[in-house]
Order: sequence, then structure tokens, then C-alpha cells
Amino acid sequence: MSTTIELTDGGAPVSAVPAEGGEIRCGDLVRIFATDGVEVQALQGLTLSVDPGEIVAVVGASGSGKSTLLTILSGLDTPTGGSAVVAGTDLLTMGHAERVRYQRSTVGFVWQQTSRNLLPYLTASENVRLPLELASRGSSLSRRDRARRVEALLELLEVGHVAGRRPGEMSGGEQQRTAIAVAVANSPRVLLADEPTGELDEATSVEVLEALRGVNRETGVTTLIVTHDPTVSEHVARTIQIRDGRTSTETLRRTETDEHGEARHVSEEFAVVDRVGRLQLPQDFVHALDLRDRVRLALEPDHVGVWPAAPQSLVEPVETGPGTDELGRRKTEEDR
Ligand SMILES: Nc1ncnc2c1ncn2[C@@H]1O[C@H](COP(=O)(O)OP(=O)(O)OP(=O)(O)O)[C@@H](O)[C@H]1O
Repeated sequence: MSTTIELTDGGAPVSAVPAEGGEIRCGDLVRIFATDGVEVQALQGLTLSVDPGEIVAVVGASGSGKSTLLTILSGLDTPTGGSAVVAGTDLLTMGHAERVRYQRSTVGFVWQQTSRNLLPYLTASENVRLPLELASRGSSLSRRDRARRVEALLELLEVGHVAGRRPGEMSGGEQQRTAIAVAVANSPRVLLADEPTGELDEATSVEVLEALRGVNRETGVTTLIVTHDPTVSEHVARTIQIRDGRTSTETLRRTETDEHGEARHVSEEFAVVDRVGRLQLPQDFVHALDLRDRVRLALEPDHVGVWPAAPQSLVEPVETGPGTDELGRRKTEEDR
């Protein structure tokens, strides 16, 4: 079967609730900002599912909607449409009290600006202790247990040596690793990191990404890292690419052992197909074949072929009439 499709999709978003059981589930998430009468669609039907305990990176160019997504997942902004459920909390319908509880104990955050993560007049220990004390009314942790937990978290993040220092007396990497300890102090179910390495050099970025991976492994906290840095995919098993406010491709990374017993990393890229069959072709594929406006498709037994559409003059006129459907295909007995 062969047909031609428009590359631009002007269709209205169709509800797509992602698989049950995901710790983070977004279905056809839409966020429209209206300023001075101009509308910007920052998210245009984004679908995303992250399993409990998974560590996933969301990567995209500037303006692709990464921060908008994270601001919604952190409960600081409400989407215009679609669905977003994190650790069982429906982010579209939660009330004020639930929002406070959600931000205080369900999710932990690490932001790009180190100054947003840590209070400058408190030491590393005091910064980590603060969320524990704020939550202590409903918690069974004694004062001594809280002190032990602070120490254990700083050790886990390998920043025990800066316990008594204020942020201004630490390196950027030490500040971000302390910020991760603060974010997971109350054992949140989900850890959200927005460009956590944005202000760091390459070597320090690697340390911070490995620290996030270590915390994910040790505590099982579901972790979502949003960044423009494509090298993040070397530190996580799954990288989701977003383009124009939608998930476009996913890169899965796994370790294989070859016939000589040597471990090697294998990455595979997949296009994301939503519930109604929409997918985005990778940008380099589009450029390589100069695909624009519309493409020709063919359904083969085990794959779908995509070709640049031939100029109109070369396209054979389709047969239409009572014996054919709207695409010129011959009607079957069932159609009739
Ligand atoms: N409050 C707002 N009002 C109007 N438009 C906004 C607002 N916030 C974001 N946008 C627009 O939405 C789109 C997505 O922005 P967003 O900040 O989510 O992208 P991003 O991928 O995080 O980019 P960057 O990596 O540069 O931070 C952009 O076109 C941006 O200009």
C-alpha cells in the first residue's frame, strides 16, 4: 500500500494516557503561554512514561519545552491540557494543600542555579538537615536519626568533607552534589533535575551526573534529568529527545558482552510513536533526503518506507470513482 502524508500535523491533540504503572506519566501534555495576544505552544502534546526506579534524561534544543515540562512536573505550573500523574498525584486536579505536600515530600528538585538549591548562610549539613526538620512533625525520625541521615547522605554524595562549609566555600560540583543530598533528604519518590550541570565544566558535569546515577541506584528514586547536553545519554539507560514540545526519539543504551567476554556499550535510537500513530522523523533524516511538506509512504510486510514525494507532474493520477476510496485505492468487498 502506498500513500502520501503531510509532514506538518495540524490536527488537534487526541487524548493519549500512557501506560498504567509509570511513576511519571504524561499524556498529550499541552502548555500554551499567551503574552500580549501572542500564543506560544511550549508543549504540543507530549507523551512520556517513566517506570519506578528508572533514571531517564530528557534532551532538547533551546526552546524545545524542557523547562516547561519540568516546571509542570515540579508542581510550579499547571498544563493547559492533557494528563500528568506523578507518583499517583494528578497534577491537573491537585488542590493547594496537596500541592504543598507534593512539593515537600513526593518530589525533590535540583535546579541549574546552585544559588537556588542551597541557602547561602547555612553549611552543607544544615542545608541537608533543613528539609528533614521541616518534615519532622509528621516523621518518626529522632534528632539523632536526622543527624545520622545528614551524615550518611553527605557521604553517599561524597561531600562529607564540606559538611561544615557554606556554599560560597565549596566548588560548583560540591554545591550540586550537596544539592542532590538536600533533594533526596526526605526520601522523595521522584527526583527532578533541571540542567543540573549547566554551570559546570565538563569533568565536574560527569561527576554530578554520576552522583545522580549513584543516588538513583542506591535509593531507587525515580530520576528525570532535563538538559540540552547530549552527552548525558552516556550516563543513563534511556534518553528521550524532545523537539517542538513533543517527544520525538528515544535512545536506549545497554551493555553487551561480546564473544571475548569484553563488555561494550550499545546505543539504539527509536522514534516515538504515540497512540494515534504520530511520529517525528529525526532531523538529520529529514535533511538528508530533503523531506518537506509531504512524503510518500509504503507499508511493507515488516517496515514502513518513506520517500520524498515526487513532483506533482510525475505523480500518476489516482483512479477515482464508485469502485475506489478517497485515496484512489480499489474498494474491497468489505468496504462496499
Ligand atoms: N512564561 C512564558 N511565557 C511565554 N512563553 C514562554 C514562557 N515560558 C516558556 N515560553 C516559551 O515556550 C517555549 C519553550 O520554552 P522552554 O523554556 O520550556 O524551553 P527549553 O527547552 O527549556 O529552552 P532552554 O534550554 O533555552 O531553557 C519557548 O518558545 C519559550 O519562549
